[in-house]
Order: sequence, then structure tokens, then C-alpha cells
Amino acid sequence: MEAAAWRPGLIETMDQLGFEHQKPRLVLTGITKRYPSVVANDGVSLSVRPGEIHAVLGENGAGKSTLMKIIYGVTKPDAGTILWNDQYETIVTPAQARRMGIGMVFQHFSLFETLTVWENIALALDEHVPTAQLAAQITEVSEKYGLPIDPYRLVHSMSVGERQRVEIVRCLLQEPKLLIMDEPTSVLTPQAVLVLFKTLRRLASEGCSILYISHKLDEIRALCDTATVLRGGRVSGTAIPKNETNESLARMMIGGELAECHLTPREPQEVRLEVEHLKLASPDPFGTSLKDISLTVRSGEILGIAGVSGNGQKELMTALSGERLSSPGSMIKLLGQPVGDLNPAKRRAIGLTFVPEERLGRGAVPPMSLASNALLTGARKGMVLKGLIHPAVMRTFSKSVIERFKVKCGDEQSVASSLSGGNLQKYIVGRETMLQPKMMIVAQPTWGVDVGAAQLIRQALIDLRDQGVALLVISEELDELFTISDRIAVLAEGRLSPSVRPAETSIEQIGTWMSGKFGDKAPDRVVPANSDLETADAQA
Ligand SMILES: Nc1ncnc2c1ncn2[C@@H]1O[C@H](COP(=O)(O)OP(=O)(O)OP(=O)(O)O)[C@@H](O)[C@H]1O
Repeated sequence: MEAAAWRPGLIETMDQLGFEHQKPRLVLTGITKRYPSVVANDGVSLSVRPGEIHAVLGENGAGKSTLMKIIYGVTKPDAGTILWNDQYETIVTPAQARRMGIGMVFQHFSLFETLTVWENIALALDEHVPTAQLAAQITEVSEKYGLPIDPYRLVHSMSVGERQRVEIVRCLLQEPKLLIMDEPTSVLTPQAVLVLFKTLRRLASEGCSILYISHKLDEIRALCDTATVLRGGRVSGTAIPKNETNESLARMMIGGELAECHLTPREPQEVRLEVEHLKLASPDPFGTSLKDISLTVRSGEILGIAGVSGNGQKELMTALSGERLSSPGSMIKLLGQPVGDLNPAKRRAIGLTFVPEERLGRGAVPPMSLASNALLTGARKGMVLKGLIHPAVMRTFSKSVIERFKVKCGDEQSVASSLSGGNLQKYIVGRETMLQPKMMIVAQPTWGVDVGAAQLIRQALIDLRDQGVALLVISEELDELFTISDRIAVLAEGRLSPSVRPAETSIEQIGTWMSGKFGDKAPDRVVPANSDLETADAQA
């Protein structure tokens, strides 16, 4: 159907950006999507022009993913219209979206590790392309956009950043007119983020429209021309990010001021976790073995472990939680007790709680209610007495987590999988925090969590530290680790760097360590003030 006359989009100020002569490529009007307990999108309108990089931001559960899934044909809206190049469209499948020229790079990749780059890309193509021709196309596109990849390389041998390139090149081969990127930088080193931005700017300069979802306000201000802010499923505002501050953007998202969190210096007390020369082969043929890891974490202290996922983070987490046993047991000591050969339940009984990286499946059981999910790790906290489950205790505990961590959901009986990613994360971190641990291990505490909720979670971790809990936080967010850590170390290629106080290092130095360049000297050694690693090495 031919559209009625085109009207200017929501952002009149677009004219300042040089887009005034461009008709929008995509116009969403009044998009509404209802779920049983929530209206995920409530009359959302948004327009994107050719060459525009348009951010979509909002709190967890604001409706961003739902909107993107509607554009990509994964979810069907209950009301509203989609105008694509002046034509009304009903997008019913991702294949149709791709044929129209819409590509999407998801936060979690969908590559087969045992296949090569070209094989993975061939699987996503609608028609057959001979291998040599496809390989040549991959090389051409990847070189053109500054994303070098070898088409014959096996995916399992690639870093996370390289895998993301494969996903992007896969989209680019289909010459998209609109590229949707869902939190693309959460898995990248700071250096790789710069490369990605260069690619996206180049694509935009060639007329590709980009919809960019992120919780990272600095990045949005650096990259995006325009932004639509969602709150509670509705558009709460539009903005030109570079004219805004992080605070003003956050205000549009949360409708109030952003809380700040502070780490006041304090003397750590007795050692709660001690890891000595932990060597552990990864059970996963494509995993990373742990190579002689030593570290200590004391009561009242947060040790931050920086590094890009895939460098042994998963293996360290499973070894410390007890999901994988290590022998001799004395390689890991919890409150002075050898625990390497104890299972997670026995370690929890000593006072350990932990938040794994994968919230669905490991952190929570998706089809179970939030209350039942509380029981999984909180059985000792009065939820099970003499072998009997006490539903009232379970529900009260869940309610208190929901309230304290501002989890947006129906109630404690809501099924875990119905929560938006960030809200489930808040629930899991809240649950483990409120179990009153002596030692807590958290992987990616604010992954996919909005700025307001991220501050809430960070403050909760700091509060625990101030109460004397020892915390080990594995995170890819360097800013986060610099805010909450007493010491930071880097895990790269299964090796742990020395630890360093945040005030005595820089994001650049940690970024360099993240690429594995920190020498072979003893780990968990605090690097002295104002020294670079060479000096520290010389002193060791
Ligand atoms: N399949 C579903 N069933 C029930 N509710 C759903 C479903 N998918 C999404 N929702 C609800 O719709 C709302 C919007 O979710 P959505 O995932 O779009 O938010 P989001 O802005 O992408 O959040 P986040 O930043 O946490 O990813 C949330 O309240 C969520 O619980």
C-alpha cells in the first residue's frame, strides 16, 4: 500500500543535523504490544532517516528489545503501523526483514564454533553461493569496513570481538539499509569499541540507517546522531545525544536524578578467599584453561577482575563456585577451609553466594516463578525446615528482593523468563546479596542493566563490603571496576595479572593488560603506587 503524504518525524531538530532533505527510511507510528502483565510498547512512534545513527535507550523493561523484535519480524505488534521506504509493511519473519534490507546483530551471537567463518555465513544466506565466491565477498566486505576476518578460520579459534565481526560482516553481505545493534559493545575491549564505531560511522556515511541500543551513555553521546528514550513502554523524549550530558539522558530515562555510589577507603580484615596456584584444564575444547591463578580477597574488600569474556572468566567462576571441582582441595580456601573439592551447596553452607554470568539456566530457572527461584539458593534461610518447603518464607524473601532492587515484574509468582533481561539480573544479584554471605562472587553484575539500576547494584555490593563481606567481581565494564574495586587484576588467556589499586592505574593500562601483556610475574601482587609494570617487575 502506498503511504499517505510523508510528515516530518518526531525530531524536528533533525534539521540541524543535515538530514532535512531526507525522507525517513523507517517510520513507526503508534506501535503497541501488550503482554498479560504489562504493556511493553504503548503507542511508540519513531523515525529513522538514511545515514542516521539513532539510539534507543531506556530503563530495563522500558520496551527497547520488544520494539526491535517488532521491526525485525520476531514479534507481532497489537497495533500501530510500520512505514518502510514510504510503503506500509507487515513484517512477519526475520527472513522477510532481511529481504527488505533490515539486519540485526544480537547481543548473544549465534555462530557454530566448529564451523569456519564462511560456513557460518553460508548458513544465513537465502541462496547458495559457491565457496570461493563467498570467501572473496567476505574478504572484500571485511576489508572495506575495517573488520578483517579470514573466511577459512574456525570460529572457536576467534576472540569474542572477532566473532562479532563475523556477525556484522554476515549482515553487511546482505547490504542492509537498516542495521539494528543490540548492546554491541558489552563484549568488546575499549580498543575494539573504537574500531566498531569507525565501521558504523562509515556505514552511516554510505546511507545505512542504524538503530543502536545501549545502556552506555558515553558511547551513545559519542556515536549517535539522535535518540529516542523509552520509559514504561512509551516515548518519554527525543534528543540529540551530543547536546546532552549523561545526567540529562539518565533523567529522561528514569524520570529523576541518578544516584551516585562511593567507595570510602577502609582497611580490609582477615582473608576470606585464598586461591593458590590454581591450574585447571577447561572441560570445553574451546574453553580457556586456568594457568596458575593465585589471589586473595579479604573481609571488607572488593577485588575486581577485568578482562574480556572467554579468557577464563567462566572457568574461574565455575572453579570458585564449586560447579567444577579442583584437586587438591587446598588450591581454593574459603574462610581458611580447603573447598576445592566441595560442591556448591557445601561452599554455600560456609557462607559463599555467587551470581553466574548466564542468568538464564545458571542464575535462574526460566520457567519457574521468582519465588521458586529464591528457593534454589536460599533453602538454608528458613525456606526449607525439616525437609518441608515453607512457601510463605519463600514469598516474603522474594518480595523483599523485588522491593529493594526495584525489580519490574507482576509479582513474586511471575515466571523468571517473562522478565526483561536487566530485571532478571537485578533479581538474581538481589537474591544473592540478601542471603547475607561472608564471601560473594559476582560475574558481570550489571550486564544489560540500565544506568539507574546499575548504580543500585553497585551500591549494594559496596554496602556488603562495608559490612565486612569479601567480594570478587568479574566484569567487562572497566568504569564499573574502577568505581567499586579496592584492587583490580586482569584475567587474560587464563592468566591473572598482578592486582593494582584503581587510583594507581589507568583504563589504558588495564586495557593493555587485557590483551595479555603483563609479563609472567607472580599474580595478585599489588603493583606499587605510580609504577608501571616494568618497574614492578624489576622490583619483584
Ligand atoms: N514474552 C514475554 N512475555 C511476557 N512479558 C514480556 C515478554 N517479553 C517482554 N515482556 C515484558 O515486556 C516489558 C518490556 O521488555 P523488553 O525486553 O522489551 O525491555 P527492554 O527495554 O529491552 O529491557 P532490558 O534493557 O532489560 O533488555 C518487560 O516488562 C518484560 O517483562
